[in-house]
Amino acid sequence: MPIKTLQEYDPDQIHADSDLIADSQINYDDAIAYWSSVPASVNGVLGGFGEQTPVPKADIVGSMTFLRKLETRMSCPAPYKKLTIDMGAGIGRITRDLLWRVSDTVDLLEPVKPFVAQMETELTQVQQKGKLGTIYDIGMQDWIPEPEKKYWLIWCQWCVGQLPDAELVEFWKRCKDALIENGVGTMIVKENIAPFEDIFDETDSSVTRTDAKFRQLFIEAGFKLIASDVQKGLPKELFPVRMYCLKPQ
Ligand SMILES: C[S@@+](CC[C@H](N)C(=O)[O-])C[C@H]1O[C@@H](n2cnc3c(N)ncnc32)[C@H](O)[C@@H]1O
Repeated sequence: MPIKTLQEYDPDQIHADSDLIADSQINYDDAIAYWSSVPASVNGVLGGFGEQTPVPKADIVGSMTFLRKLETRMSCPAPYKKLTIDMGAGIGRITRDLLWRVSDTVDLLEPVKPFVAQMETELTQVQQKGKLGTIYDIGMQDWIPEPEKKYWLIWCQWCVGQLPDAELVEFWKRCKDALIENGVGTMIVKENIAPFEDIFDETDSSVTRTDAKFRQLFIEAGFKLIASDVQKGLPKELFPVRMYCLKPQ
C-alpha cells in the first residue's frame, strides 16, 4: 500500500527480516508493474484512500496551510518565475488541486504511462490557464534537470520511498542544483513516517522511512531543514505524514 496503515505494521516480521536492509529490496520494475496495474484515478494513486475518504481533501488543505506559513521564506523576486515541478506526480492530483494555484508554470514527472495519459484529462483546466509545463515520463532516478531551467519549487510527495537511500540522495542533489539560487528555490517533501525503523513494502516495492532517516538524508544531499509539520486530519489507522520545507545549505 502506498499510503501505509498502522495495522499492516508487524514489528516481529520487520525484526525477522532485519538482516535485509529495507531499501536494498527495492526493485524499479516491480514498482512500475504495480503502479501500472492500479486504476489511473485518485483512489488508485492513493492506495484506496480516494475521494470517498477524508485523505485527498485533508492533504491539500494541510499543504496549503504549510505553504501559507512559509510565504515570506518563499517569495520570488523578479525576474524569477514561479516554476514548479511535481515529482512522482501520479495522475497530476497535486498539480490539479494545489500547485497550479501557487505557481506560474508546473512541470510534472511520472514514469507510469497510464498515469501520464490520464494527466491530459486531469490537467485540462491547468492547461487552459496556460500553466502546464513539460511532462517528463521518466523515473526520478533518470531525471537530469535541463541546465537552463531553474525551479522555484520542487514538490516530492508520496514517491521518494520508490528510491533506495543512495539513489535518493543523488536525486536530491540534482534537485538542489535545479533550484533558483540565493535561497529563492525551495524543495518540499511530504511523506509517510515509519515509527521505529525503515520498512520495506513489497506491494509497490518502496520503503517508508523514519523521521531520523529523512533528516540524515537531507543533510547528505546538502539541504537544510527550514520547517516541518505533521499533516492533520488523516484517519488514525494511517502512519503519520510529515511535511518538510528544505533549502540548499
Ligand atoms: C502514492 S503515488 C503518489 C502520486 C502523487 N504524488 C500524489 O500524491 O497524488 C506514488 C507515485 O510514484 C510513482 N513512482 C513510482 N516509481 C517512481 C520513480 N522511480 N520515480 C518517480 N515516480 C515514481 C508512481 O507511479 C505513483 O504515481
